[in-house]
Amino acid sequence: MTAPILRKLSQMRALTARWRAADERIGVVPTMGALHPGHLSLVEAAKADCDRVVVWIFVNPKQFNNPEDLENYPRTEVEDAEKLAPYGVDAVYAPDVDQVYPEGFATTVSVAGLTDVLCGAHRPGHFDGVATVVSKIFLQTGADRAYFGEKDFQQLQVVRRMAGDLDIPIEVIACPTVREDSGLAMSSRNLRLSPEGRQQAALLYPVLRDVAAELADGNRFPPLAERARARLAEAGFDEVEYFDLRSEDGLQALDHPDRPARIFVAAYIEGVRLIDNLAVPAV
Ligand SMILES: Nc1ncnc2c1ncn2[C@@H]1O[C@H](COP(=O)(O)OP(=O)(O)OP(=O)(O)O)[C@@H](O)[C@H]1O
Ligand SMILES: CC(C)(CO)[C@@H](O)C(=O)[O-]
Ligand code: BAL
Repeated sequence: MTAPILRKLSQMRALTARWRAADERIGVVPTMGALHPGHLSLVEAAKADCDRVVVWIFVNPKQFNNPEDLENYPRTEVEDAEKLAPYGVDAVYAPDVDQVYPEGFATTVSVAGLTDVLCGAHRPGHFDGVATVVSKIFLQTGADRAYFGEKDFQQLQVVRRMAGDLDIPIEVIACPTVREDSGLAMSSRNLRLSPEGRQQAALLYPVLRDVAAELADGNRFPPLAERARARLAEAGFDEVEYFDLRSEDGLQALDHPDRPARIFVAAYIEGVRLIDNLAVPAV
């Protein structure tokens, strides 16, 4: 059965109040739509441990630093509702813009430090837009748990910090990255790649894995990163924006994984910006 699509905050609040009165646990899955199996894995995780599940769909204008990216972002609401039907979610909340940003809206939520690096350094204002809208998602839905993908690992850390700092009583749950058979991390932006571009893009994951294996053998990161960048350029990537080794906790730059760490990459192919990351155990 397709879940009702709510457009108004008052509708969302009425449902939350009813569920709270019945002492039900509420889970929210924040998305910008164009749903794929990566998103659906978050829905499954939410269904497994919550009594009620809300899927949030909103292409948040405040987090796009590039107007072209916002304009080209895929919008597929009818298909999204069909994809969600088998999961039996309790509501799809796809608010009208004025329900999120009413006239005169003047507040920005900004997380310092964690947002200075990686995507934060290359997408000015992006994480302010994310932190602002996610604080609204948490407060509007009143959820007990929120589900985020590790594909956007920095976002996950930023959102955790924001919820903790603002005493929002919600548990942020991390879910593993879902990949195509080729290893390519599923992403709504993959829809903008040609079949050849998609094939080329699939190199990101083996490159991450190879570098992780070399780190496990005790090699230092900087020369490995240089070779990885060259491999990606040769394979047809237009630009490698960053290729970094950073601690999982605090996202500090590392030369070798002396604590739990991740390799992070952002690269452009056919003008589409893709990101990925891979955990590397401490050695
Ligand atoms: N492949 C994936 N595996 C697991 N979670 C994912 C995956 N792709 C996206 N998510 C998660 O889904 C949530 C919504 O993400 P979003 O709507 O931005 O989708 P996206 O595919 O990441 O799109 P984009 O092209 O904007 O990166 C985020 O928590 C994100 O981390
Ligand atoms: C968390 C989010 C839905 C906020 O708009 C977005 O950044 C995303 O889709 O990852
Ligand atoms: N998946 C994170 C949302 C964005 O790229 O804007």
